[in-house]
Amino acid sequence: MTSSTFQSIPILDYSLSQGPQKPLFLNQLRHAIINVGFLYLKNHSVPASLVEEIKAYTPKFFELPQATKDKLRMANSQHFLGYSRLAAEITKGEVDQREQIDIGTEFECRYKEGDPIFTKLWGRSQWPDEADLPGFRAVVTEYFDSVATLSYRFLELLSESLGLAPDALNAFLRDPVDLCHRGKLVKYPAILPGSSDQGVGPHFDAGFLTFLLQVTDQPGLQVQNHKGEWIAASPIDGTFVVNIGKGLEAVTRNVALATSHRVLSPPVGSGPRYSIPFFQAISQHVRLSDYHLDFPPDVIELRNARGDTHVDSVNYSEFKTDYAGLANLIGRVKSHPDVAERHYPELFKKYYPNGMPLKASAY
Ligand SMILES: O=C(O)CCC(=O)C(=O)O
Ligand SMILES: [Fe+2]
Repeated sequence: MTSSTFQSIPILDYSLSQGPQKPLFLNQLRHAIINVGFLYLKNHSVPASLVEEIKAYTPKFFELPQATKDKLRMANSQHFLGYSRLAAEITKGEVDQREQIDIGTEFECRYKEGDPIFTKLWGRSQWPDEADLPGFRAVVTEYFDSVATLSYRFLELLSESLGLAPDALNAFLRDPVDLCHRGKLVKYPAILPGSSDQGVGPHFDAGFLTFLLQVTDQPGLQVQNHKGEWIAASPIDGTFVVNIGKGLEAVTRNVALATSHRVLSPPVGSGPRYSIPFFQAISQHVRLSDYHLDFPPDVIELRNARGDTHVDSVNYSEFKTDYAGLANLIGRVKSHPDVAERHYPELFKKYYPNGMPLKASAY
């Protein structure tokens, strides 16, 4: 079968989903979910003032003294939450030229001896002292909570667009005590002469839905179409870029498409690019293979008409058989070997049998 592919990322107007034009919105959403795996969302429910506030804090966080940021280093945290210096992270075996702080939504870790190891993954975030960056914690918390609320509503629209009941996917996020979403503030500095341009290498996101706020107007985010070509997803003011993660792809038996993407660093001599992704998680104790969603025949036909995709990315095949929590943890181990070595030595040995990769030793 010849597969069609996309050359641009569709723009959806969230306000249509609230009124008489909802059927049009659902049609556009269905196309984006099945054929692209990415979309821009405008007129969404997160207040513009809150977006402006978190945008303003983003460079301020990275301007903190290096020692202040290092106090929050991710290696302190068995939850993989905290600060990563430039070039501390690996994607597809190569070092990413980005600096970031990973922050989870409010969560108390209940792991105890004998529990599955993945239940250690979620817990409290590390925050800068209030005096170092007054108001940061409150704004970031409010922002991620607001995006989480939008993400729940959006998941219901997505279900409807695929011919399911609006609450058909809620079971995967059913238990608030088993759910910690993750977001991060990211800085991509301009390429240093002679250095790599890998802001973040080609990858899939792990969970259900990602909502990305592009803080600055530098291009750099690219999405891989079914032929393997890289399509720009440059910033559009007032929008989120929304994309599908491997968890949602697995549970929908490939109806919803997780699409590979990457970020190229800003060109030599330009300013940094900042972004804020929010990753909607799935309950850790869900095993996706335990569920079977019944899609109407027209949706299955659309999926089949899409044909094969040829992309270049690491994957999350563990979702097919294991608990969602384990698939998630393995993804984190692969990305942050220094954290894994300290807190998950067995998994570290499994995924890094030759020890710490030299390239990741910067931190
Ligand atoms: O910074 C971006 O634009 C994308 C980041 C991303 O894809 C990720 O962190 O998963
Ligand atoms: Fe991503």
